Amino acid sequence: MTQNILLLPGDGIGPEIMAQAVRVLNKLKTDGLDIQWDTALIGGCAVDETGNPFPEETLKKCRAADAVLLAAVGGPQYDSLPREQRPERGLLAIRKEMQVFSNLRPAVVYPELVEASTLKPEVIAGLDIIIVRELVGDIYFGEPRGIEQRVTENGEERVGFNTMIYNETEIRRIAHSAFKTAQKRNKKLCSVDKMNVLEATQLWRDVMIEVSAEYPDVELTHMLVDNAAMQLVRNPKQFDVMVTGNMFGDILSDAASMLTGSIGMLPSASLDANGKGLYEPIHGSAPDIAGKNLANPLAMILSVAMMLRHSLNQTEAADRVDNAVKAVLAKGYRTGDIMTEGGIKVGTVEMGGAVLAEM
Ligand SMILES: NC(=O)c1ccc[n+]([C@@H]2O[C@H](COP(=O)([O-])OP(=O)(O)OC[C@H]3O[C@@H](n4cnc5c(N)ncnc54)[C@H](O)[C@@H]3O)[C@@H](O)[C@H]2O)c1
Ligand SMILES: CC(C)[C@H](C(=O)O)[C@@H](O)C(=O)O
Ligand SMILES: [Mg+2]
Repeated sequence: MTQNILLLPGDGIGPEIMAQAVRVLNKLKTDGLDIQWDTALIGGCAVDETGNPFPEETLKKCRAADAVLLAAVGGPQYDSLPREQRPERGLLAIRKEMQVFSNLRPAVVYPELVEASTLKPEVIAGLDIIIVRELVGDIYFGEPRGIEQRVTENGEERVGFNTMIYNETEIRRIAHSAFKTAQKRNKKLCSVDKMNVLEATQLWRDVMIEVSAEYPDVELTHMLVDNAAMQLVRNPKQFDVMVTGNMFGDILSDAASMLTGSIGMLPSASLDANGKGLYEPIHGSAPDIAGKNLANPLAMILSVAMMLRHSLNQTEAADRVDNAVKAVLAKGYRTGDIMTEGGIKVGTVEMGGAVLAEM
């Protein structure tokens, strides 16, 4: 049966990198993969057209699709909009609507890019870790939230507030997802929290320990988030799978991306309880380089591979895409963000073409 993919190019470099992903999809389809795709609006471009960063029509198309591929949203031109119209709200809404609570963010160092990282080669060579980030809870969604005029001790002033909140069910389901991920790898899971200060994350730790009883083959350790940020830079190879909440996961995964050479290298899969997923690079719309053919499309293309693997059950096609990316890096093609000595400098379109040529 034909599998349906929904493409959401979004803003900034989004359409540029999505165009390269579409070339890859086209190649797979021409070679016999039974897929088709449709496109819809999300983020700033959706606000421009409809006033809503996640229009009803996009939601409908999401529900009809077998998998959703998203590039990036946001940009400075939207920063003064009311919060409910911000492009990022569209991203949060699609994640919540799809209930894709388990966000897998693998950080893998390709041998050819060891020199592209700002860290010492011996610290990062051979690195292969995965951050499992809870994606539809935490302070991102907690109520109450807002900015209010309040009478405070010093008189009336504005108060900004958000609520960090997790219930047991939410922690338990991401715990299972993380333990299962660890079982398929080196069976080491590090749960990251801030239980020394935050009650919400004390519950996180308690539930992680409870769930660990069901996975005796996995070694569970715990780390406070500030130490985890430091250890990721000091000695990242001590980790295999890390599991953490929405906000800590956001921050730690950007840090982890730089171990690989560039944020332009990190794909992600966000999965619901049934394996349906939303796939996106972890980076944003990169307004500083948008429209200049400078963006690295590899995180986007690797997200296509994750989609083929996790939601469409097309292991062979996924391997084909992953191997093409490896071959391109081995041949020395580099966008500016992953430049290494002797590398062949290419733009977004040329990098997409190089991947195609290897498929
Ligand atoms: N998933 C998403 O859609 C997503 C993720 C993060 C940020 N954002 C949004 O993107 C906008 C810009 O945010 P930001 O600047 O903090 O983060 P960003 O990830 O867009 O960019 C950070 C830096 O990394 C560079 N970079 C990012 N992706 C790159 C790529 N593929 N190739 C080469 N360089 C790349 C950028 O040029 C920039 O210097 C904001 O509106 C933010 O809300 C969206
Ligand atoms: C744009 C923003 C809402 C988003 C997040 O914080 O989840 C982004 O930073 C990410 O990492 O996907
Ligand atoms: Mg982020």
